[in-house]
Amino acid sequence: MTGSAATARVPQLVVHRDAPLMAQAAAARLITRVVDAQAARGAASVVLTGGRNGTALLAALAGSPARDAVDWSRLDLWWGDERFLPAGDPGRNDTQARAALLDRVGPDPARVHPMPAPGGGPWGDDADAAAGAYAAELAAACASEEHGPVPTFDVLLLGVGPDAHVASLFPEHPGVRERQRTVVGVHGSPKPPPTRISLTLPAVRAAREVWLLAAGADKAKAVALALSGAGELQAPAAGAYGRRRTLWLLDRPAATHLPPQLYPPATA
Ligand SMILES: O=C1O[C@H](COP(=O)(O)O)[C@@H](O)[C@H](O)[C@H]1O
Repeated sequence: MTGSAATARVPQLVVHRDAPLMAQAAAARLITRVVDAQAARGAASVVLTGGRNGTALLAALAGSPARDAVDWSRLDLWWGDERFLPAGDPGRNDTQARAALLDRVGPDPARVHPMPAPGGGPWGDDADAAAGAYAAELAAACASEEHGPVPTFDVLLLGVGPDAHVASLFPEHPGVRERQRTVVGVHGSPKPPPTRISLTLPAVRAAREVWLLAAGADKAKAVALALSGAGELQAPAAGAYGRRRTLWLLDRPAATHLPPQLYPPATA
């Protein structure tokens, strides 16, 4: 591993006063990052997450006057995981993202890549086959200069669950052990619904920047566990890092169990 790759794995922490401020600040940060990527490379790519914090970020972005700085027609949107529910189901992560943001900013539909829904293609109701179809879509989107099998996403967002899960990779579940495939079907998820689709940790680690979001006292133990040296089987969030940067965006309640040496001294 190169020195810069090792540095990128070291988590950077930002602790905000509360969850609403965290969502606003993360939205502002994401706008800047996307605008910079579009200026540098012509287009940007972001992987969205479901969950409370990810959806709050998207709602804050939709309400930001700076949202029009983004060229929404030059943004590729992917998902880190999905609940394997019918298209349009309110429990799906993409349905929630559309309601919070996408329906208000009009991205290029050809650049919006929702994960498959049951009955929506040749995979039928088979979540494993649907995961394979999404892996193929990701591979097809890799630019020639990339090594694949997934694009080098500019920013990959992950909500951290109270059990330290990220995407739909749950502690000690088969998905978190996957090293070959980029997308897996998840069966028997401890959090409903039981059937899901998820990027794997190797796919997550292809991103330039991985941002982990955790707000609320119910996340405090998970945050402390993941940032205190736990293994990724026990705390999948510990295995989520980017090629260039790994950023943890927290609110104060979520940071309360952090060891003092990790808690940044000057936070707002
Ligand atoms: O089910 C899921 O949960 C996690 C975390 O959600 P939260 O509401 O506890 O913040 C989320 O990141 C994931 O995308 C989603 O499918």
